[in-house]
Amino acid sequence: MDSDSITSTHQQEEQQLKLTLSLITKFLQERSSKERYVGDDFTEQVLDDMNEKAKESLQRSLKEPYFGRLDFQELETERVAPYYIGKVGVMNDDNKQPLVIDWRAPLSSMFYGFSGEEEIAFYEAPEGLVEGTLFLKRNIVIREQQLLRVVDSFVKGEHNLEGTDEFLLYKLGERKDNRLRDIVSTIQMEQNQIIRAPKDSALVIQGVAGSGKTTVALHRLAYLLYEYREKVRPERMMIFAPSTMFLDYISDVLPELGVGDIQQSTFPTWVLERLEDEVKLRPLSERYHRRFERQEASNGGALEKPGRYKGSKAFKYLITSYIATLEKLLLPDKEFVAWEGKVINVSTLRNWYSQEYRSYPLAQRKERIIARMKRWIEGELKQIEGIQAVKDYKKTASQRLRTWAKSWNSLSPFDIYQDLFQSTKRTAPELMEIIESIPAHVKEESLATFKTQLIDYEDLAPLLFIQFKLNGFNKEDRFDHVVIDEAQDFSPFQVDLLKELVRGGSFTILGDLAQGIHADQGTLSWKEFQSLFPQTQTSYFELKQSYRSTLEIIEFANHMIDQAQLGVSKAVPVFRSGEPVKVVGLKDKEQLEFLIAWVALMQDKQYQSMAIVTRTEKGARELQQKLFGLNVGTNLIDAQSEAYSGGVSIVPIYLTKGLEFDAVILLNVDAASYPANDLEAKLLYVGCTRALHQLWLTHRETPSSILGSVPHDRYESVDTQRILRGE
Ligand SMILES: Nc1ncnc2c1ncn2[C@@H]1O[C@H](COP(=O)(O)OP(=O)(O)OP(=O)(O)O)[C@@H](O)[C@H]1O
Repeated sequence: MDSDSITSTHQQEEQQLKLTLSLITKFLQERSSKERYVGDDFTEQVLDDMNEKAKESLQRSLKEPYFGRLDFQELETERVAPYYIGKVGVMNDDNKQPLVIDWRAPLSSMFYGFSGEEEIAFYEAPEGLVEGTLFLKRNIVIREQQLLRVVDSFVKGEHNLEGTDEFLLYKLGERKDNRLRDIVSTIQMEQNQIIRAPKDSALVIQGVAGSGKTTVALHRLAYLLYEYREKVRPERMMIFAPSTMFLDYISDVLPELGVGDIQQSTFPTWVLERLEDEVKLRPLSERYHRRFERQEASNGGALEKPGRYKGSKAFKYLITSYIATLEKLLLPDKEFVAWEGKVINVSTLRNWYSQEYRSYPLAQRKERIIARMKRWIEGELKQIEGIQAVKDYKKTASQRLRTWAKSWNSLSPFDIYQDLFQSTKRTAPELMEIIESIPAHVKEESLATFKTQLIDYEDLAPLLFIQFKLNGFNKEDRFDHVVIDEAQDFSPFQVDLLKELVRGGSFTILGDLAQGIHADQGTLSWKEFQSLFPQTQTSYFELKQSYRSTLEIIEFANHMIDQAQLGVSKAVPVFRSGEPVKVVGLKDKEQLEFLIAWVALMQDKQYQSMAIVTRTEKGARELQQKLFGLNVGTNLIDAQSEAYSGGVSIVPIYLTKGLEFDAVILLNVDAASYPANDLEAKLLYVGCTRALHQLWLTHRETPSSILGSVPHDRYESVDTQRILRGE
């Protein structure tokens, strides 16, 4: 395009924007001038509600009404019509035609799915396939009602337009504050496929670091709510995320997409709520300390840990058969004698238990039987004469009923769970057989933990499973859709348990095996999850392109996991080149001065979010104190953190997962802190891939051999003194 046509395109779009804004303002005024309805008429109430929602949408679209334009001519029609695409659809109240089309609408799918190579463009409308010719695909940047940029990514008849890439790079080059943002204007084709995949299937997505997994999952929720508005409700959708702080970090995206009320939790919080605080979970910081900071943590052996056994589907089967056996033994083999001559015999009780109340979960079955026995006693008492006699018989019967009820085994999930790991003289031989098949080391470690009145993360799913077996599900535990983020840390047991609660097996399960730093609990292969669903109801996607980091950072980070056998593709960077990765030899005594200079240097470059990454939480805490003493304010991220505030964060490496920062510095990447093994390699990979624009690593005398394996042309060695001098 020559400069004249660029100017005229810009002017045309400016005029269009002016027109759109004036229309939206007019519609908003008209709707706002309507009095709110306060009466009892249902139809009027619905109309009022619709008016309020329309006002809300108009208000939202006023700032940035659209971000894209498609010029499309439907087959067998004359007119090439321009369609403007925005985060919110806007109806022209005057002519009842769409003024702006919602990004989730069928027509908008061409904006994301049309590559430019197809002769015929099409989209799937509710009435059927609509085909035609696409003439123009345009990206439009509007901020606070001002037109900033117009980039054409496709113009029919022109070749080699690189507008899509140019626009994506422009978006990726932006500085990040403390929140994840929506990507509606630059959703890529492979991401679009996931977002718009049909509802009733379990999508399993392996995506490299920075491929947009979290972002895509959130957009998918917004899409499902739009496309299946009759079938799904936001409050019946759930996002499981790795931490409360991560939920805070992503908390702006759904409101930006106009979606509210979706449930969000971590798996432990959600389970503990359901167990009504019957048990106490080992504190996260202790768990992380054991896993990532004690020397033995790095020495392998993760695969033999109880967590892997307890997360397996085999363990779920074992519990199922334990409970089924328990069910047969649970009813006391005793008749009930209310008083002399008044007896409910064993066969009647057995009939109630195994036939009439068979469909009730165990604990409810017990309650029903006892309630029925009470009613029976009341009935029998009616045959007794004399007030005192009735009182005496009643007292005797109640006492005997209490004793009879006590002879049931405990129906507390935790009691049953503990019994699973130990047999006593009283344990029935049928149960003993099941208990014996559990590996001895699992029993030993579990009992040692339970002795301290705690449970571990891997005990959560089994405990909740037992709870469900005993008490059934509550209505509010049913979901229309569940998202599991960082799913590589989930076990097959966890997913299989959730499956029972999710209508139509509708899941979005996403993660990255290369970031699987919880090897003692998570999955090692996505097939483990897929095999939980019927073949026709699950699909697998791979996202290989990484959008977060520069080319240099991704190429460097990929070397970290060179040695690990992960069976997944490496990240492919978008061609966004930045500064080389920097490696700095740094003595302990220089560290504070260096970090102060580094922060100043990054601030000079206008970076908004920075992370100083330590190997341990203790290291992070001590460093924060020292910097504080030198008047350098930083935010500590530890296992308890609930909010992410941006700025300069100090964070142990294993807690950086899921987050991103403009600039990252990993401290002390030397042999002592990061010995050569898969866990350390994955930790370094996670740490490196958090950086958008700048990645720095420091080491003391001997760098970690994981770092040593990176070819020298992949990074720049930095002279410490230069940075200290502020150069
Ligand atoms: N299509 C896109 N357009 C613009 N930015 C994108 C796109 N896809 C992803 N991004 C950006 O890339 C970054 C990484 O996204 P996100 O955190 O969702 O990735 P992820 O795969 O969950 O990462 P990780 O596994 O490393 O935590 C975010 O800043 C996101 O906005």
